[in-house]
Amino acid sequence: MSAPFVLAVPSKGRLQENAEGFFARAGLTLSKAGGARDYRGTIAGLDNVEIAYLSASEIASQLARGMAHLGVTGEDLVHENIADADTRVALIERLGFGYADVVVAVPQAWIDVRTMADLDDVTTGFREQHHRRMRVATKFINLTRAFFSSHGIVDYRIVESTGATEGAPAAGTAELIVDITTTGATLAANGLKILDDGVILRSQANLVASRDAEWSPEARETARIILDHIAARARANQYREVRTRFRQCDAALLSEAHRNFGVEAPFGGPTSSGMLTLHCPPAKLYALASFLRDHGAETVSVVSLDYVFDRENPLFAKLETFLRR
Ligand SMILES: Nc1ncnc2c1ncn2[C@@H]1O[C@H](COP(=O)(O)OP(=O)(O)OP(=O)(O)O)[C@@H](O)[C@H]1O
Ligand SMILES: O=P(O)(O)OC[C@H]1O[C@H](OP(=O)(O)OP(=O)(O)O)[C@H](O)[C@@H]1O
Ligand SMILES: [Mg+2]
Repeated sequence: MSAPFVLAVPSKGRLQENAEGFFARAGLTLSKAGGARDYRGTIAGLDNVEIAYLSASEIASQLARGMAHLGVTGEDLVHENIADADTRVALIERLGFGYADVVVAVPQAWIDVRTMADLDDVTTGFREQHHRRMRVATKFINLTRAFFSSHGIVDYRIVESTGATEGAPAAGTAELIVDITTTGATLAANGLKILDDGVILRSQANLVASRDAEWSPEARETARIILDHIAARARANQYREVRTRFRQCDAALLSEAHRNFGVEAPFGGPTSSGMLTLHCPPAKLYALASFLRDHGAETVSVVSLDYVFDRENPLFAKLETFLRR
């Protein structure tokens, strides 16, 4: 038997629950053979797939080393943990959860420090006055170095912090921090503020592919099937299905609906009896229903879609392009 296809899925932390829900909605049923404490799992119907349950940061490292083919992890961890991320891994799809910003935050009491340029000034002043460099507490060492250097800041030193980073300034172990924030509650509770141009990265969970995994023909076929499920679900989420009987509908009206509401006619214009099926972005449904009735439709019904399988699979196409580069 050929080596298994490895799909890495967060086993704990912020991304775990959402990742499970994401695969379930795509029609991929993940199960842990040995119960909740098992760190290996399977996907129903896909025999050669092994699920590796890992922490989000471990997933980034495994993808970098080619030990998983596909994985779910945060963009922040991809950029922090993978040198040369753009060539080692491909971000195949943003997943719409796990939103978090990596930010530079300083004590609110520093009223004159609002921007990275201000920070540059105070770090230099601090070094001259105290004969030591300002300390930045963070676990995002690589992101911090790159961002500070892009702002020409050199008079600082990193103090590695693996937890409760926001507490470092009050505890006196650092002057400022670089950390992740979603609601801002933890920063506020610790009397810290984000610099105006201090957002290093806006991150969310991504489906990530590894270049160095063993991409055998079987592995590619497995990826195609997994990505087909995910693409069908993603496409279904973007639209609602609108049905009406509407004999007078012609190409001009359809293209007006397309221009005004982003409507697609996946099965072409009306049938001989006038039945018409459209896909419409959720936000434009009422406008479309009004438009159709104004032009002669009597009744317009709307339903949610579970999957829309297209011949084209944009996610697999992205993977293939990346592996060819
Ligand atoms: N409010 C948030 N705080 C921290 N991370 C978040 C938040 N929202 C989303 N995330 C995402 O979740 C990722 C993993 O976060 P989390 O700290 O929950 O994982 P973990 O299981 O503790 O991993 P590790 O043990 O490697 O730290 C983050 O890197 C980020 O991409
Ligand atoms: O902006 P907020 O919404 O307040 O969220 C930010 C906080 O959440 C994360 O910690 P988490 O709770 O994941 O704990 P951890 O540090 O143990 O991972 C992160 O490290 C911040 O401390
Ligand atoms: Mg954590």
